[in-house]
Amino acid sequence: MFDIAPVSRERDEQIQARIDDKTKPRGALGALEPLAAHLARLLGESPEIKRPAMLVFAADHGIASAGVSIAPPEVTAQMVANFAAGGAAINVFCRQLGWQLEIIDAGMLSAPPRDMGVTDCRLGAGTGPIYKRAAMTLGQVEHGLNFGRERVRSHHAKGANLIGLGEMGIGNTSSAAAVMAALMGLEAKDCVGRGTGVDAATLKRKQMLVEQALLLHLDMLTSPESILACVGGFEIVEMTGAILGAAELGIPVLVDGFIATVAALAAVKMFPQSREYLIFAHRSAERAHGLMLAHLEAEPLLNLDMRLGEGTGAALALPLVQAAANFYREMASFSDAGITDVTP
Ligand SMILES: Cc1cc2ncn([C@H]3O[C@H](COP(=O)(O)O)[C@@H](O)[C@H]3O)c2cc1C
Ligand SMILES: O=C(O)c1cccnc1
Repeated sequence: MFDIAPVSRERDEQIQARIDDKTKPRGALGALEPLAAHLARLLGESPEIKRPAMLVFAADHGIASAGVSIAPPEVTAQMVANFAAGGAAINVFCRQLGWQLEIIDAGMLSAPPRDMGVTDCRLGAGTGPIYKRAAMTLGQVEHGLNFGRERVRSHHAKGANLIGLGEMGIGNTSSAAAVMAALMGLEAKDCVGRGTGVDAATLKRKQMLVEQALLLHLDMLTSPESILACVGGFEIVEMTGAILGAAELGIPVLVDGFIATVAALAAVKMFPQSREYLIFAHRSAERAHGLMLAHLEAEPLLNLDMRLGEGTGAALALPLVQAAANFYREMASFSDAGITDVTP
């Protein structure tokens, strides 16, 4: 369904030679060097980040009514209104750093007012409670993958060549943990964490409910699509579609924290070649994020002890991605600058 080309490694030697010829000791720009090489592979010899687009997908979760978060389900819609008014952390960072921000309703309990400026990609009015029944149907999964892909295509058509992904959905660390457990063959207790910061008793209930969900759907947890249908969330599915859509177009995706990484993991399980289009922005304080990053062999750019979501970690990594592209494009080589070549 998605047509994703593997990234060509043909120019790797040339790319590395160009980086090594820059006026600095070899390797001295650390993690920015492989990042620059990655961007040159994806965006060509003159990589420049253009019209970066941050897509924040919002959805509600049936499991949220079971009290697995510090916040009640209605906070999803309230935060979406806050996004629309420009008052959330993601708004501040997007304004500061030059992201185009789009807020997408992937399936909140009720649709926001039309004049709020939220894009309608609704898959339903919140998912089913995963510990009692499936979150959604396979048809909804397919629909959601297409919605995500379409949002990315629309930004790409306007000139975007980098996508950032974020989410809002009270209860979504429970769904994300269930998806992670199923995709990685882990137990609930390895994947469930404190999310918004729940207390020990709530954490215990959250673990039990996720465990119950995994047991209930055990026979159906056989493919990424079926896992998403059984225990996923509408925003997780649409983020997965956005990643696959970006990979199809050959543009990189900056992945945010725990929930966005679950979507990335689902994308990679569906189409392993999509892995190469992912840039991991930060290491979330959500405990299980590290396990997933290790599984994906990802070394994120930032470690700020953040655990907010909304795309905030991805937003903050943009200047580093720009710096990598810019040094590759603009920095002088030893011969340009008339400096004695110090490469061994
Ligand atoms: C005011 C507020 C703003 C947020 N912005 C992102 N999240 C984050 O918290 C939620 C996931 O955590 P849990 O599974 O514990 O509910 C998601 O909405 C996520 O984006 C927020 C949560 C709250 C309360
Ligand atoms: O890392 C995240 O994305 C995260 C962690 C906790 C709560 N919300 C989001």
